[in-house]
Amino acid sequence: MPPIIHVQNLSKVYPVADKEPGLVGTLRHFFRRQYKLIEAVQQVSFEIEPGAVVGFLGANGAGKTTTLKMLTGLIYPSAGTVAVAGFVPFRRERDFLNKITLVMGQKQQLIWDLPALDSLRVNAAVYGLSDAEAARRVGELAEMLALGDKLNQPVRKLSLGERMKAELLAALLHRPQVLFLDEPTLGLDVNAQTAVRAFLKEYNTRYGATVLLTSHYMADITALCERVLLIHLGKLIYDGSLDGLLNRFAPYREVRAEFGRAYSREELAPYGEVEMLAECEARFLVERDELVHTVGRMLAELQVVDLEVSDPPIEEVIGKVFLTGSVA
Ligand SMILES: Nc1ncnc2c1ncn2[C@@H]1O[C@H](COP(=O)(O)OP(=O)(O)OP(=O)(O)O)[C@@H](O)[C@H]1O
Repeated sequence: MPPIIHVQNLSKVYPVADKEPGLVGTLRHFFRRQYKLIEAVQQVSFEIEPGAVVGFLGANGAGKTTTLKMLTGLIYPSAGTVAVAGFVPFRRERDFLNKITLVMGQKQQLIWDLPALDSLRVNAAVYGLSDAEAARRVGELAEMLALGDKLNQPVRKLSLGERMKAELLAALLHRPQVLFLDEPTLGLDVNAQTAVRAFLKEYNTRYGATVLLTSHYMADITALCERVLLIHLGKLIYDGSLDGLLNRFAPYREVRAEFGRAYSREELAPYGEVEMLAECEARFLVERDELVHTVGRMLAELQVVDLEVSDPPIEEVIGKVFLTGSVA
């Protein structure tokens, strides 16, 4: 199947005002404006197959949102080409808009004082859905999102998690084929994050939708994405499997253990790199390959009361990539 998203040598340069500090600088800037150019996205190329769920990772300011805006046609590229579902996004053709959606975790489209259902009626009209079809889709999505009767309440009375679910429903009412999601779980509690994740997975399976998603939560990425794109200072520096990224840049896992008695750093050192030790609690970094063996030894040789294994935070993994440099 041909790729549904095709990006080649995509670049975006923003001119930003360049003002010297102080009053003199302000005056000088007032009479003769100077601009410097920020290369927010530089020569980025990738393709995405229909139905794939791809994670888009990068530190703050790396260029993720700028790329998503170019893919959805909100801004023009400075150079390069983009095609999404066979369309050139910045032409914003009706048929293109019917095929895509953009959800930004920190922006909302639902009207605050009205029940979500009223806003959904407007969306249905914009996309030319009949009342019966709109009602069917709202019912189906509300069930998938376990929204119950929440759509009848003014949006301001909903919890953050419920609001995000209602936002997703609104963004998906026209049944887009390509979903661009910018931090869809931002600020949600763990339960709501899990629910949104499960929903996205279900939506992807049920409709074969393609998803490109940014998130700072590692759990979103591990639950949903087999492939990740990593962008750093505007450049794409990794495109491959999540496992590949983690094995390469985080070949260790974090083990948190609580003990029945206090151990010294020296006593714990043979089990891994001790990151933190406080009274009867410790955090270790353990090589991935050694994990099962090491945890087995800890349980056998130490007085373990509680034990938890987790992946290191994604920011840490990405941070390591930056230190290591380009890996394309
Ligand atoms: N409208 C704009 N005008 C000027 N510079 C901008 C504009 N939008 C973004 N930038 C700059 O472009 C760079 C990339 O920003 P972008 O928002 O794409 O990053 P991001 O990866 O989405 O970051 P975050 O995770 O913080 O949302 C940053 O240096 C940012 O300051």
